[in-house]
Amino acid sequence: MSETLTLRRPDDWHLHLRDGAMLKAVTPHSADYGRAIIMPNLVPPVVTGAQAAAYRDRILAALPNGAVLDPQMTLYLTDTTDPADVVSAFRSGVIRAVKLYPAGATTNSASGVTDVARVRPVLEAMAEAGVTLCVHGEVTDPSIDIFDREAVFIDRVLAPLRDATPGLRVVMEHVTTKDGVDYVRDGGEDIAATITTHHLVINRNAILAGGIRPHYYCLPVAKREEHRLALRQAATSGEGRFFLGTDSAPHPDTAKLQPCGCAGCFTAPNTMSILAHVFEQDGALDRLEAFTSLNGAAFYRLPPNEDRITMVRHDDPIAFPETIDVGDETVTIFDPGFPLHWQIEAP
Ligand SMILES: NC(=O)N[C@@H](CC(=O)O)C(=O)O
Ligand SMILES: [Zn+2]
Ligand SMILES: [Zn+2]
Repeated sequence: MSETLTLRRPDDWHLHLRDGAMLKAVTPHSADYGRAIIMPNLVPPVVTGAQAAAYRDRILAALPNGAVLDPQMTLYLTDTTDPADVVSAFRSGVIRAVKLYPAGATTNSASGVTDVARVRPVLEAMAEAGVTLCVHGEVTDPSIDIFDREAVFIDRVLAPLRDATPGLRVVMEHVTTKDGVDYVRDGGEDIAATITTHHLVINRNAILAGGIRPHYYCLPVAKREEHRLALRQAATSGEGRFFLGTDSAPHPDTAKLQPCGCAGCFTAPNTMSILAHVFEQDGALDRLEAFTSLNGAAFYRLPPNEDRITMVRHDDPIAFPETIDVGDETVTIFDPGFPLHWQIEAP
């Protein structure tokens, strides 16, 4: 008999679904999650409550019949965000969180915050109303080495921001360093971190293994092996401050395979299979549920999903396609570099 694992339905606390044809193609791959925090970095970005509500309707329309996904919307913080709009969108249930992108830090972040001082009134209103701030934690100073930008962000931006705004709840998105893990672990009740699928699997060498591997390029860029191991330890520890945010970030292959290719790994289709493998390897299958289905909900002060999924371990590796089609384009699915045996059992 095959081994099985039953766990509460997972949530994805950091997901890019894009818009238009891409939205239609990728959304079904996240349809079996209970909830997902939907990133607002569209072009143009989702900056008002009304835009978030309209985007949520487009997502719901892209879900297949029988899907359970309940999209949790976010607003893209800009220098001119209106605190009253944020609070009213939160209180009316339109949004779950607000996303801070330092201007220029990552894909579609040109309208991001240029100086935290400019958004101080919004942050204060958020702390007061209990709205979570999700943060892309990298400085954009070109003189800081790209591999140090997360650690420097903590010192220069995140710690002062939190000191100046007591009570603000913050999620350090896609944490990639031991420095980030340590900061979150010691940071008190109001901070947590998402960890992606791919950062548990690759270190920075994977991007340059025998040649340049654009599909392993994402931001924050993968770091040294010691950092990957710190992330593995945090994710598999069961500690409540760490939870799954896939950061599944689809781009057409034509945009990835360029002299200046864009950042992002598309992990929605095979994340649960990869995570089961990773947790099994680390002897932590009994803590997978905490990472995927309990800790994030608890941080967001939501009940965990009531229903369950079952994963089955097949003796023979299961096959995933290399790509999915999006109109005339393809999007490459993240290749973990090892065979996958765990699969979500069809309901
Ligand atoms: N992670 C990435 O490499 N890319 C994300 C943006 C982000 O989450 O920083 C994207 O939108 O493509
Ligand atoms: Zn980001
Ligand atoms: Zn992201």
